[in-house]
Amino acid sequence: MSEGLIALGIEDLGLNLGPENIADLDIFLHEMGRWNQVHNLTAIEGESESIKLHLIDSIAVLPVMRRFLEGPNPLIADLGSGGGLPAIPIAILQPEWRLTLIEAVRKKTAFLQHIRGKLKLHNITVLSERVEVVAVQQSGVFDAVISRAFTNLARFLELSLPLLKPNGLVFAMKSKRADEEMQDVNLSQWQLIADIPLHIPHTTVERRLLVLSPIKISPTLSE
Ligand SMILES: C[S@@+](CC[C@H](N)C(=O)[O-])C[C@H]1O[C@@H](n2cnc3c(N)ncnc32)[C@H](O)[C@@H]1O
Repeated sequence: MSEGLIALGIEDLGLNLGPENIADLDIFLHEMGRWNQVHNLTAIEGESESIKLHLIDSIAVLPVMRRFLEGPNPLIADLGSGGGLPAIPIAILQPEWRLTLIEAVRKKTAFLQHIRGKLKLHNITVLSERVEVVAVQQSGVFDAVISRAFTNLARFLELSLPLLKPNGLVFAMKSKRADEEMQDVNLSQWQLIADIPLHIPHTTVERRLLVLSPIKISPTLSE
């Protein structure tokens, strides 16, 4: 299957992938296809080409994340991980980053735990919880939050805020509807740091990665 990923242009993303990386991504795809048949894990339908494109979509964000994340071992939450996109491919390619996958549906987290064991991904933690619950339990601990196909931008930001450290970053994977969704964002609370078009090899799909950060509210002098 590696030839398939290579043919789809995975090497054009400029990530310098080694053969072990591609082999692990292949295992992930293979297991997702296998579990999907039995457990109906994702809405991604049978065609393996389409599953591969979803994977490439997920790792196209990496060069931007590398540019913005400081520190050697950032802690990143993936909200509504589903079958593991984008967190699993990111965890495979960035073993020094720590990822927490938050997913409410148990059969999906069972799959994520299976992948964790199969690929020995010691840098991921899988939480079978609603994001709203984790936000209370793990408030202010994450360097960054990411999601793909989770919810609209304003709701994603609302759910991310309690999870983030004060200087934390939100990476929002969006398509051309991003401008529309930005109109609902409270710009007194959030700063748009970057809006970066992503190139998905051999496709014309439009993808953008928005990078946002909460605006610090400075303490006001008491009157
Ligand atoms: C459309 S799927 C996207 C899955 C994956 N991110 C992807 O790109 O393939 C959205 C996922 O978010 C999960 N989800 C929705 N609301 C949630 C919440 N409040 N807390 C945790 N998971 C949630 C759903 O169970 C579902 O698996």
